[in-house]
Amino acid sequence: MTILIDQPEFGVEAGFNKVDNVEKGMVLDGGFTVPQTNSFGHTFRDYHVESERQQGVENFYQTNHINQTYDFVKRMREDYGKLNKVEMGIWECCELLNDVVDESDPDLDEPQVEHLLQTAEAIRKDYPDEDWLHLAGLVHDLGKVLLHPSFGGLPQWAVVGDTYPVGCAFDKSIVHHKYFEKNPDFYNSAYNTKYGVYSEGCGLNNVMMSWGHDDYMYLVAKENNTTLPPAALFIIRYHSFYALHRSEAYKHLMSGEDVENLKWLQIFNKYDLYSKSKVRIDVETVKPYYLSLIEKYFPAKLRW
Ligand SMILES: O[C@H]1[C@H](O)[C@@H](O)[C@H](O)[C@@H](O)[C@H]1O
Ligand SMILES: [Fe+2]
Ligand SMILES: [Fe+2]
Repeated sequence: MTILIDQPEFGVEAGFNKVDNVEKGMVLDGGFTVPQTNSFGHTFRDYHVESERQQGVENFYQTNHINQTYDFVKRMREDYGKLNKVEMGIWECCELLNDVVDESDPDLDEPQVEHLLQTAEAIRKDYPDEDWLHLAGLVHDLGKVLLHPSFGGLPQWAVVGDTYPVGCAFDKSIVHHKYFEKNPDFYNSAYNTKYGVYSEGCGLNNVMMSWGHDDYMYLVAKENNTTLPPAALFIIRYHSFYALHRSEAYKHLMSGEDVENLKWLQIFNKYDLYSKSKVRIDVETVKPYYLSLIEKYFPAKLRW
């Protein structure tokens, strides 16, 4: 049974309210406002502007781009695909993210659990009837638990940041692309052409993505038999693939089904990105609603 709770006012202090939206941003259908600037006063996803986070984020992408190779991804998929690390429920995992801060993100330095709720609640404003999409918002970044010691305490470069295919050429639109020049795959002729090991329209399902929280959470959800629809699984798996959903690179690898799912991902992205703010959601107020969604779409305990 789904418990219905009135939605608490979201984002008023941050200028997310409709009254002053004309200068501050753009209101989408149901009332979620896209702000023009992030909480540091810069435009979202500006990886070059001088800010307190810029250098750390650039260092992050340098290490990420050097180390994400085809072989590395293969090994990680095999190891984490066993799902033999931990047994726990979805909400327990949300709580584990209380102390996790993402070093790749120029727009947010709040604990990740805030971001999960901010995303889900922003979606709920504009799509009140799509409960599966609210839940996709809540769980999309849970894979960041890979940073936790009980998951091997992976380094940030193997968990967060934008993702991209390995096994074919790294597209120029990928953030801080120049650091791929130190990735061994960059010089491997099997992996550095437009198609690499793939073929036209092969489908993203057959493409190896750089390893991180997206692919891991997709695996966890799928292998634990979630009843979330395919579009939700696609969102979880590819939400960090900005080269595709923002820059339209790698379209030649998509199948017809990917094209359909991409429409939902592009809707989702607005809320994932532009809900990042200093305004906190009151966890206790919204918790019963999300617990009821978790119960509807996931088993009580999952293998991670
Ligand atoms: O820095 C962010 C963060 O790690 C997000 O969780 C991820 O989805 C984005 O793609 C990335 O740019
Ligand atoms: Fe993410
Ligand atoms: Fe996110």
